[in-house]
Amino acid sequence: MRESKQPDMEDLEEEEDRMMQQLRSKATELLLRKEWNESVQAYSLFISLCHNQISNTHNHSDPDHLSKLHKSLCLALSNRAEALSRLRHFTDALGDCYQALKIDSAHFKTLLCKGKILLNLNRYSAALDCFKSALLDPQASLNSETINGYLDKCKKLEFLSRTGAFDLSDWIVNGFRGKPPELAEYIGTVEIKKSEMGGRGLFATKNIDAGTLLFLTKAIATERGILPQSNSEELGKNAQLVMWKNFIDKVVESATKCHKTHHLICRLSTGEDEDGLEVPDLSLFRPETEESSFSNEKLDMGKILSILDVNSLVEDAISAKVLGKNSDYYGVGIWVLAAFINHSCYPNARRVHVGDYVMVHASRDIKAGEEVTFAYFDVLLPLRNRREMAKTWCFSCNCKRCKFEEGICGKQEMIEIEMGLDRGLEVGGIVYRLEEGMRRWMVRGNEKGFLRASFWAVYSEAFGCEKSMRRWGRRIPAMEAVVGSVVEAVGSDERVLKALMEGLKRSGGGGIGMVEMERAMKLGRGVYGKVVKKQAMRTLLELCIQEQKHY
Ligand SMILES: C[S@@+](CC[C@H](N)C(=O)[O-])C[C@H]1O[C@@H](n2cnc3c(N)ncnc32)[C@H](O)[C@@H]1O
Repeated sequence: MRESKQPDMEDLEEEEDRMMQQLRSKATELLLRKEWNESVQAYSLFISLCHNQISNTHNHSDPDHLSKLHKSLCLALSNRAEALSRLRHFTDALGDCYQALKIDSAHFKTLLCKGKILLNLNRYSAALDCFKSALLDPQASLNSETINGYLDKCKKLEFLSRTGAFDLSDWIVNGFRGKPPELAEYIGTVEIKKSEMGGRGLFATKNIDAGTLLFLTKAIATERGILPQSNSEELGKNAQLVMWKNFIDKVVESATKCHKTHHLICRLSTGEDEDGLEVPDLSLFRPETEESSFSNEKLDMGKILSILDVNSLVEDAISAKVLGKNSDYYGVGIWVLAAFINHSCYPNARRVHVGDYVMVHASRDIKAGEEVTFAYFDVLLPLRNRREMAKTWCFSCNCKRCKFEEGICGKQEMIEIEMGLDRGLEVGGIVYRLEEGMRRWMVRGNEKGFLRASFWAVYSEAFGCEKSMRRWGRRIPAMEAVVGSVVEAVGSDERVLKALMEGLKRSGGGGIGMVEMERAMKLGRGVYGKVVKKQAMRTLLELCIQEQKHY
């Protein structure tokens, strides 16, 4: 039987209850006013008072007091999770959801909140389970449209993430108008292993055709801006510095707010002792990996800066294509899985940027076990230029192509060809000398493509020059043959595709025949990936010709 209580004890209880009630109303008001930080603070105080009361409640006059406290705690945790998720503190928000669901495993509001957080963390199937459970609640009937919307979104993203069946066709054909298509995290047949080039690298686990998507991932952080067009170098540098600072702030914020992001950033190279770095398991990068599997290692500012220096990518790099509205912007970002890809002057992959996502696809066929590489800098240049570029990246490239060209570039004839280039000799003549040289040095197969790629600028100028073609056309290989060997050697490239399209148009009197179009499409798949159907690929090929850039 309940002991009778002193009246002053009951007053104290009443006073405590009143205070809790006030605090809860205040927190709710802040939440409704979208003052997320303040609301988190108020709920935190309320939650700790709840915990205190739960552990100290023994003889409360209300027999339902304890169960009421648990109910209030559950709702407060749920509301704090909502506020935390709006502040993008996903790990903490998820922690609150777990606690709330421990109290009431079917708590409607928490299930919705948890589902939305998991969706933000790209954990599509776990989010789907939450929305499915929420739908069973009687309250769901009032929100069924919203919940069904989330369910459809989760199902779609889960399917895309499992199959990699992305299709950008409609968006491209509609001139990139409207929102880009919904994209999801996807990892194809690749793995991370030790690389002969240095540290770790990404490798194909199966034979992969040109154009096949290798993976698709969202940036941890990006920063974009329109750089000043004025002649002042100072202005441009300042604008870049501001962007870089904003970018660093965003990376730090993401790492602070999400344990997984923090953990993934810690796996990246700082540029030191790369061969001693651990090889992370690919499961780390999969969207379904639970937040709780990640520890919080030390990540100071010095380490972050080195990591960003080594691993950040710019969107308008030579081996990348930006689709959609980012095109006018200078953009920098960090995409973790892409940061495991080493450079090669004999690359087999390219990237396409859509919003904050990057899609990496094979730019030529890749054999099982072969390392996946893309070009950090322009590889349609002679060895000496590439060496200079590699220096700015603080490594010296020892890929197959560089090794082969080192053996060739000491030849007297090669030195003369390069001198001729510097002196501005006629391009057709230089191409002729180079082709003759290759015949005499018995350069075969891919190696021919390597050298032609090194002197691509000369070849493309010669093919585009009527005078040169009249004089040398019969003595040098056809443009299609050169394009074929360059693409086989260094993968598809937009400039090579452009030259092919222009050449085909010229020889076809302004139009391109069916067979030739098929060839161009194949090359296009290596440049843009197989994420587009025929009509959309035609649109991209047309855009490629119109592109004003000259290389
Ligand atoms: C974005 S990371 C690539 C992944 C890196 N290997 C790792 O283990 O994390 C860039 C760094 O990889 C190394 N690297 C990339 N390509 C290379 C190459 N062709 N030759 C030598 N080192 C290379 C350089 O140290 C470079 O700073």
